[in-house]
Amino acid sequence: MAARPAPLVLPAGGSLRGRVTVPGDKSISHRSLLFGAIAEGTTHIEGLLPAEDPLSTAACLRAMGVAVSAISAGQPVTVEGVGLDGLREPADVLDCGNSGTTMRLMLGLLAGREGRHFVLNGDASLRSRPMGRVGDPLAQMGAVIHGRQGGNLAPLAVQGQPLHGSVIGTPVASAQVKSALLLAALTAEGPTTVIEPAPTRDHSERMLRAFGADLEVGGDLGRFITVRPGPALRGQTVVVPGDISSAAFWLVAAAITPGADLTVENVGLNPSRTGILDVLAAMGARLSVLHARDVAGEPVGDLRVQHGPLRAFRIKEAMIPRLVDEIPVLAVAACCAEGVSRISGAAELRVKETDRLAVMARQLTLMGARLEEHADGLSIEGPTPLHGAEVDSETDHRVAMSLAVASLVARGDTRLGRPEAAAVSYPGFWDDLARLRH
Ligand SMILES: O=C(O)C1=C[C@@H](OP(=O)(O)O)[C@@H](O)[C@H](O)C1
Ligand SMILES: C=C(OP(=O)(O)O)C(=O)O
Repeated sequence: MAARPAPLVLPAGGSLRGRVTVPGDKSISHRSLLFGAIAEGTTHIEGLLPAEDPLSTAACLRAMGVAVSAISAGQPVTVEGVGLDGLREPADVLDCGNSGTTMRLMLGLLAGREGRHFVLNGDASLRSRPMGRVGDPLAQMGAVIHGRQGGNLAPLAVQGQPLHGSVIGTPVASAQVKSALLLAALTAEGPTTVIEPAPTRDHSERMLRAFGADLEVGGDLGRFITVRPGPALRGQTVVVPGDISSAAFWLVAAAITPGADLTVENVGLNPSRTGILDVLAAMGARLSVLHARDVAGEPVGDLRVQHGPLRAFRIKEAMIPRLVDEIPVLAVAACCAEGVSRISGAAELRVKETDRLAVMARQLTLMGARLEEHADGLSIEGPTPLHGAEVDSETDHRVAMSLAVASLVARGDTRLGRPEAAAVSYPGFWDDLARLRH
């Protein structure tokens, strides 16, 4: 058996200063590739995230005959659309890697491709994540999807079928489930209405509209979305803003590290994603939004954060969709805040790349954190001095980067196993960390 690579040593001490531009938003990157693929004409994407997850989406699309240009940092990407029904049956399994968004949105995209057969697979983490939340509502539209555990676990086989429109209440507040249904609805017979139990990120709705889909958003906080099939999508120019979920590591790092002063540039500030800013404000963090502007249908701004005293926070279920991926790094922030921070209604974190409640509890405890794990959240006591330890990402990108943030305030060096997981969403993270440390 190959020896595991040596852990990354994260030295204690120092502070953070300067400016950083985080890579493109992962959610918007996936969607720009997918919608570009089924549009007519060419889609030009600026700022696409050149990380493992969007690369998985691009590879799946190429395997179905879509020409996607090479993806590398700083280079615009073009997608030659094949039209709403132009995807070819792939000759091999579609590999979704570590990406839940890829697999769930692909299910919606492929379920209605009549007469074509698709098999979707992924890595060990993805093969353990629930897919029935997409497959069950799609079955209501006529989809046929088979897999382990009654179609809940990949590998999944999709036998393309004619789909019919339906009114569907999604079983969980999930933008991935919603987006899969909207994709399926584009080629279904008759209109489809998707009703969410709580509002989730709305990048699909914004982008589908821009591509020319017939889409109506209504109800309290935009929770009802109706798609009428018919109009062809038209290739667009998409400008992808920086990912607030990647910016979150710098925001927390600067808020907790003595002497820190960081500006994160060009961050997407879609209100369905900015829960982390509300929590940092409630903690009393020194945070300001600069140059707020609109870029290609999404709000964008620069964020400046300086170190200062922090208070404990409370996060309840209703807030979770607006900061679902930021909970691991907020758990680190809680260790540095005065009082007991409580996170509840967050059971969704148990079905991410890892069980993020259990993994963060386990790893932060190794660094001296005082916390309790609950079925649906965490209670974390602060301020608690953290100390360096031998920790592990457990293969989860957000855990890797959150532990790196914790190492900044730890006494003594931290040794992090499997740091390479960061490349799933933020390939330049370790270089940016080295550059910003002083
Ligand atoms: O739609 C998306 O792009 C995403 C939605 C969220 O997942 P859920 O839909 O499972 O909440 C989020 O955690 C994930 O990182 C990306
Ligand atoms: C949960 C995440 O992504 P996905 O579901 O696409 O794997 C994430 O990026 O934190």
